[in-house]
Amino acid sequence: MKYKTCVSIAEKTPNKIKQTLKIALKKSDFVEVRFDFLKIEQIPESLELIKKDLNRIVCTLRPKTEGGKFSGNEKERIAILKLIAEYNPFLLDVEFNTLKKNSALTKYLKSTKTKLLVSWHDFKKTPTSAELKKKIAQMSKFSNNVKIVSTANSTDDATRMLELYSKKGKNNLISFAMGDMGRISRILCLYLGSPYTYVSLGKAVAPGQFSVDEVKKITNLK
Ligand SMILES: O=C1C[C@@](O)(C(=O)O)C[C@@H](O)[C@@H]1O
Repeated sequence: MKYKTCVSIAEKTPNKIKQTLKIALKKSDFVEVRFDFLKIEQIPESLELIKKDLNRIVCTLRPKTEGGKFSGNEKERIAILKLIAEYNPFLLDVEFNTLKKNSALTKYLKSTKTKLLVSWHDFKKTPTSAELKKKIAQMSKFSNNVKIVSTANSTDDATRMLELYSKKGKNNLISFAMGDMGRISRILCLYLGSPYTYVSLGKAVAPGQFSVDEVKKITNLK
């Protein structure tokens, strides 16, 4: 069994993205490009620069309300999400809250057959099991690719995120917890069926992220 990784890239210029992407693709199965770290006007150029690799790229344009850096307004963000969709990436990460609010976007992404990763994050805590299960049921109405990420304040929080794999049904579920207490779940999720785990090239993009080298060392243990 090969356990897969996805390196998160959060660069501030199109050329830096291209350079870092080259290194990341050599080390990792997939790469997540965080377009929200760029200025809006740099995004079209970045897409052109990396288009041949988009079949291994998860594209993310996270708004500030979900812990991201996107500086434009929501109308601009939706327009850029649609532009990214035109490139038909491996996955387009769109927040559950965005899809819920914006049925026109949801319809559009369905009509273009965009491969969606519906995501939800809690940067403070881990909800109860009942709340998490309800959330997944609602999220899976938008896509089979479901990512639910919480913040662990205890080992039990991390365990609750991992328990979700036993009821994942036909979903491709990515469920783990951020933070120091959640680190173990970033590894264990792979053994429970997560299609990949998010890693860095050395500098963590989110609390508790391991580097790609650290994760490879662990998953190569026999
Ligand atoms: O949703 C996630 C997971 C993540 O927050 C992490 O904790 O590794 C990193 C983000 O870039 C990505 O979009």
